[in-house]
Order: sequence, then structure tokens, then C-alpha cells
Amino acid sequence: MSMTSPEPSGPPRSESTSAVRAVDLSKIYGEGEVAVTALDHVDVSFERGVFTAIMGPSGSGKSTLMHLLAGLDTATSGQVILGGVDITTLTDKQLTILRRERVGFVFQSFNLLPMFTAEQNIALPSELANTAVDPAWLDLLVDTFGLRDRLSHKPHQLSGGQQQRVAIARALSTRPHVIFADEPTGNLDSRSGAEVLSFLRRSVRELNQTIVMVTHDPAAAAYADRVVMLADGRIAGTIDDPTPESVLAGLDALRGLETQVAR
Ligand SMILES: Nc1ncnc2c1ncn2[C@@H]1O[C@H](COP(=O)(O)OP(=O)(O)OP(=O)(O)O)[C@@H](O)[C@H]1O
Repeated sequence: MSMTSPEPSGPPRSESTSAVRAVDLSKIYGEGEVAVTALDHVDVSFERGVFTAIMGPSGSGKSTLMHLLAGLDTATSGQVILGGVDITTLTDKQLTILRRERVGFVFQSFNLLPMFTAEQNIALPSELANTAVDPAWLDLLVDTFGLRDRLSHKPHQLSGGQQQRVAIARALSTRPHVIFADEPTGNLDSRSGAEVLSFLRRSVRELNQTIVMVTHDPAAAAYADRVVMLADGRIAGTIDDPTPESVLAGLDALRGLETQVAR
């Protein structure tokens, strides 16, 4: 197993290569006796042009970390630096603009607008952000994701895998700084899931995008360049160039640790 020690014990990564990073980030839900520490002084950096998967047992803080990194929830303490900006200092209005212009989202349930065609769904974020759609970039996305002959279809006329490909093209349409994908294959059969994961990987390799994906599935995580493991709200290790086997071994090691702590 190639699990390495948690950051930040490695060499410091330069700001210019980091798409988004958490600095001493903590999140506590509730107060007093019912307080739950979901994130406990997390330091982690997600590099530009890299596909990273976040894994860990249920309740380890994966969704909380992703929500804080994406500016969807506020931290108890610490910082989130996205594209060089500390987003924990932004007002709600500034955060809304930042999310619209610099962040892309891919959800388990696709979240396409049912009354719009695939093409209209893909162009929507640019229209909402009031930025000119770059036709050459949209063309490249449509071809890369094999959607050319599906552009006039509405979501209900598309398969689950095709809907998710539209959702990925939509997330990429504004050339965001980073894309967050939350269990993007959770609603797909294994063949469509594998296809969607290949497209996510191509977005990184061929289009130089940055993806952070939360998943429970070791086979899905193995499509990433790197896996960040969470346990009990802390970074428990990272795996570079993961395989399904190395990810499973990493999860097993975490469970072993949890059992020891429980004893
Ligand atoms: N709104 C909330 N109020 C109180 N506690 C919360 C809230 N959201 C999450 N938690 C708690 O914070 C911890 C981390 O939750 P989180 O959803 O981030 O974990 P996760 O790793 O994404 O879990 P799963 O894999 O089950 O989705 C858990 O103990 C959870 O119960």
C-alpha cells in the first residue's frame, strides 16, 4: 500500500499550483453537549489540473469538507483559499458570485432543468453569470463528451449517463477554477458510471480542468490521480496513482485504526 503521511508533513506546495486548499479548517455543528466536530484542523491542498477523490468512512466529514471548499457552508475556524482568495472572508453576495463564476458542480442526481434542452442546460451557467459563451470551448465540450447529436434533446429523452455527461459539460462551460463532483456515479449502472468517470478524467487530462470528487466507491476513486482519505474529520493519508486494490487497502487500514481506537 502506498499510503503516505497526512499533509502538511510533505513539502509545502506553492500557491500557484493549488486550485483550492483548506488551512487549519474546522467545522463544529451545534454547541455544548450536542456539538459534533465534523472537521478537525484540516490542512489539504487540491492541485490544478489534478483529479482528486475524497474517501473515508460514513460520517468522516467528506461532504462537510466539500461544502466548505465550495463556499456552500461556513467554517467554524480556518481558511479556504480558492484561486488565491480566502473565501471565508467573503459576504454571502460575493460567495454567490464566486460560486457562479469560478466553481462547477456535478451532483449524483444530475440536476438538469427538465424544460431545457441539453444545449440550453450547458449554456445556462454562462448566461446566469452574464458572461459571453465561448462558442469554441462549448464546441470542444460537446465533442469531447459525445453530445453533438443529443443537443436538442430534453433530459427525459436522455439516458442517465448522457444526462450526467450534459451535467459535466455544464459544469465545465464557464471554465471554472475547480469542479466539485458529489458521488457523480451514484445513480448510474456500472457501465455508464465507468463512462462518466472516463469523461471526468479526460476533462482533467485533455482540457486541463481540476476536479475534486467525493465517492464511496473504490473503483470510482481509482479513476482519480490522487485519493485523499478522511477519518474522524481529519486527513488520514493520501494515495497517489490509486488502484481499486490500493484504495480498498487504505480503507481497510482506516477501519483497523477505528477498531483500535474503539477498544
Ligand atoms: N447539519 C448538521 N448538523 C449536525 N451534525 C452534522 C450536520 N451535517 C453533518 N453533521 C455531522 O458531521 C459529521 C460529518 O458529516 P459528513 O456528512 O460531512 O460526513 P460524510 O463523510 O460525508 O458522511 P457520508 O459518507 O455518510 O455521507 C457526522 O458526524 C455528521 O453526523
